[in-house]
Amino acid sequence: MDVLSVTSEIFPLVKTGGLADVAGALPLALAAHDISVRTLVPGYPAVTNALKRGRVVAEIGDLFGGSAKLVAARVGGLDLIVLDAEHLFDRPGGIYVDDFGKDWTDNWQRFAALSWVAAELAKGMVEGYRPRIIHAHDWQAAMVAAYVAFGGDQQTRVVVTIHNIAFQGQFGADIFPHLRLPDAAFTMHGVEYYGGVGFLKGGLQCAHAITTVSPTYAREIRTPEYGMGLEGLLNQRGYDLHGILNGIDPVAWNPQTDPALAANYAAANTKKRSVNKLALTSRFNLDHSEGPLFGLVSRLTWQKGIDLIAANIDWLVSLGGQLAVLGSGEAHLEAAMADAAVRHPGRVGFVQGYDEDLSHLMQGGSDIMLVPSRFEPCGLTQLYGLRYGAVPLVSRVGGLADTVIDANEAAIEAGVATGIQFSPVDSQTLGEAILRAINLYAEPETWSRMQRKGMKTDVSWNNSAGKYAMLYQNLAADQ
Ligand SMILES: Nc1ncnc2c1ncn2[C@@H]1O[C@H](COP(=O)(O)OP(=O)(O)O[C@H]2O[C@H](CO)[C@@H](O)[C@H](O)[C@H]2O)[C@@H](O)[C@H]1O
Repeated sequence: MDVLSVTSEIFPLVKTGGLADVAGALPLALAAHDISVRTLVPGYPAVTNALKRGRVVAEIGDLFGGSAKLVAARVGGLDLIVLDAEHLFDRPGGIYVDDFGKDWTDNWQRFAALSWVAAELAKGMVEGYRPRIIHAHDWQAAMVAAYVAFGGDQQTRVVVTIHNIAFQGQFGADIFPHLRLPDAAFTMHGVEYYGGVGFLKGGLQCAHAITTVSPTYAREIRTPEYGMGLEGLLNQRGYDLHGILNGIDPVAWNPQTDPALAANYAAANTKKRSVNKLALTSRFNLDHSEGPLFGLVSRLTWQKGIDLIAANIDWLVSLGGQLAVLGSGEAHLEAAMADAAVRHPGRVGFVQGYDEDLSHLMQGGSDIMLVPSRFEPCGLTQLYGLRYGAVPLVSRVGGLADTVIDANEAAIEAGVATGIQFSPVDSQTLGEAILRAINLYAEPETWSRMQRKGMKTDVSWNNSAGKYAMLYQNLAADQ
């Protein structure tokens, strides 16, 4: 079965977060289920520069204000269709924001164009290729469902996946006439949202199936607390909403072979992790210490609960812990981390920025991976933590609740604990969890049992890829 995946980022070519990891790993996992995936992705410089042998498969005279080409290429086992449109994607700066961190003002046009092209592919824009299932990721691709519903091929079935409902792609009504949609689409049954245009809203309204990236988040987003205004729509569409847990790329994230580590290891020889810890402490200018090293690899935002960590740093250090932080994001949170590093030399280190290799070393060398998110659709850093023996300390929300087994007394006794969970998500409860983690770390046998249990947890795509395959098959059977 042919599936067209549509995404605004994909590992290893272009990544700002977890969406790229999923978009890059899922097609490879689906191959084992006889699903052949091609991925439509924007031709940002990082993408077009990586193409060695591309083949132009279609030319588009006017794509929202300029000409464009579709280039088919194979990169790292992924079949790509690159939307090469200079006026939309060939520019320096970030993929969503300019050098000052401001959203590109034509984002609506860039991602409407991406979505429109996907719907045209399903209508046969490229000879010999006609995907019946389109899998659209997040608001940047969600409008595919609207383009299919209002003027697309009616045999096409569209799945929209919500990776984070906080990002909705909302624009003014003035863009509507430029979207190439009929007037009928500007209603509550289409893309209209509180008088403007909602890309994610339109996608969720028109999709044949909706997925999100964990069962708990699928339940949470049906409530006002987590639904960010879309809970009513999601409740109406509850029957078509599925929570399918993310997996991880088992090749890119394997402590036995990972080239970014100072020492490779398996569950049977976790002692070698100390070599990575040493490399990490030296990179972060931290002292040698017998206490646990907490690691944080994250966007520094309110969602990720970074302010709760900031409020607990003095406490963590007073208990004998150390902290290494890799991330960038909101200015006041970056400042809080930089300030903590100055106040606690040798105990707290902060590397501001984005560094893929260092993020791997953090997983291989930290004792504890901190993920105290206020909401977390799935979360990948705790999955990497499990695989690498960096015991996750997580808030009990979304995918974090679904993937970590809390080390309460009964779970320790039964030998099933894989991490530490806390709830409610506030700084005092996080402080208590930090104390609990430090006390557990002081019991080497319990700790190493928990570490090994985590490393043996199945965090692969095996199970979840099968669920996506079944969803596609059910939708295809329904045509
Ligand atoms: N400074 C840095 N340097 C290097 N690497 C860094 C980094 N900061 C973050 N990363 C990496 O970016 C990714 C983050 O993925 P997450 O899934 O944890 O969150 P994100 O909010 O981006 O994803 C959203 O989509 C994913 C995918 O569905 C959901 O799991 C998640 O809950 C949802 O919020 C990880 O691969 C992490 O290692």
